[in-house]
Amino acid sequence: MAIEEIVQNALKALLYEVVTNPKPGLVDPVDVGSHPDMNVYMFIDSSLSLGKYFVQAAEIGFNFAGQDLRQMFELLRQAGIKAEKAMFAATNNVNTHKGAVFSLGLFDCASSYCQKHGGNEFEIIQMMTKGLVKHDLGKKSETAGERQFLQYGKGGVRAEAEVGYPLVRNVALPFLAQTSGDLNTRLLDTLMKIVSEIEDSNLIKRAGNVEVIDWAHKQAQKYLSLGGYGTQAGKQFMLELNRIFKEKNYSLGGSADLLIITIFMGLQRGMI
Ligand SMILES: CC(C)(COP(=O)(O)OP(=O)(O)OC[C@H]1O[C@@H](n2cnc3c(N)ncnc32)[C@H](O[C@H]2O[C@H](COP(=O)(O)OP(=O)(O)OP(=O)(O)O)[C@@H](O)[C@H]2O)[C@@H]1O)[C@@H](O)C(=O)NCCC(=O)NCCS
Ligand SMILES: Nc1ncnc2[nH]cnc12
Repeated sequence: MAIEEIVQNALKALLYEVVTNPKPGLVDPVDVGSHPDMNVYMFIDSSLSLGKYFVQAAEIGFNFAGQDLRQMFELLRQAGIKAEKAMFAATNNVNTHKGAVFSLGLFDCASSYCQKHGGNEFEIIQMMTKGLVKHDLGKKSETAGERQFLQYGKGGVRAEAEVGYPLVRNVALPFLAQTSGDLNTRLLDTLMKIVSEIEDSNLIKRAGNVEVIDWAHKQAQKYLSLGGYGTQAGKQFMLELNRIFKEKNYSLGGSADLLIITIFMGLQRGMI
C-alpha cells in the first residue's frame, strides 16, 4: 500500500466518523450534540487542516531506520504539536481533533512503518509509547488528562497507547468485521461497542465523576442487546440516549476517537 493510500484512509476515517449519525452527545450533520461551539463544517475544516500532518506522520514511519521506536515517537510528537496548532487555527481555537491528532497520528505512522519493515501496527505503537504515562503524567495539571491522572490515577489516551489500544484491537475491530447492514448502522453499532467498554476521559471530565463510566457502559450494553441501530427498538433507544446526553451535557470524545481509529484500521484491512 502506498503512503498516499494510508494518508487518504486517515482523512476518510475522520470524515466517516463525523457524518455517522445520530451519535449520543457528539457532533454529526444532523445535530451538534453537547458541543454548541462546533458543527460538521468545522470538523471538515479541522480534518483538512491535518492532511499535511498525516503525510508527515507516514513519512516519519516509512523513513525511520533506528532500533528504538521511542525515537520515532519523538519525531512524530514534534509534528503533532505543529498539527495541533494548525487544527486550532482552522477551528478558531475549538478542540475538535486533539485526541485524533495523537491517536490517528500514531496509527498512520505505525502503518507506514509496517509497510517497509513488516510487523503489527498495534505492537509498533506499544513500542513507540513505552513509558509514556510515567514520562508525561504525575507532574503538571494543565490538561484534562494530566488532572485526571492526579485525581483518579487514570492514564487516559496515553495509557491506551502504551498497551497498544486493546479495545480497538481485540474488541472494536473484530466487532466491525462481523457487522452487516449499511455503513452508518455498522459504525454506530461499533461506536456503542466501544462505549460499552471504554473509560472515556472526555466523559469523566464532562460529568465531573468516574461513576459515569459504569452508567455509560450499561446504556451501551442495553443498546446492543436491543439489536443495535438496525432494529426499531435500538434506533429508538439511540435517539433517547442522544437526548439524555445533550440534557446532561455529556460527550464521548474519546469514544469518537477510538471509532476513528477503528475505521482507519477497517479501511486499511479492507473491512469497509
Ligand atoms: C496526549 C495528548 C492527547 C494530551 O491530552 P490530555 O493530557 O488532555 O490527555 P487525555 O485527556 O488523556 O486525552 C486527550 C484526548 O484524547 C481523547 N480520549 C479521551 N479518552 C480516551 C480514551 N480512553 N481512548 C482514546 N482517546 C481518548 C479525547 O479527545 C476527544 O475529546 C476532545 C473533545 O473534547 P471537548 O469536549 O472539546 O473537551 P475540551 O476540549 O477539554 O473542552 P470542553 O468542551 O470540555 O470545554 C477532542 O479532542 C476529541 O479528540 C481527549 O480529549 C496530546 O494532546 C499531547 O500530548 N499533546 C502534546 C503534543 C503531542 O504529542 N501531539 C500528538 C503527537 S503524536
Ligand atoms: N463527532 C465528534 N464530536 C465531538 N467531539 C469529537 N471528537 C472526535 N469526533 C468528535
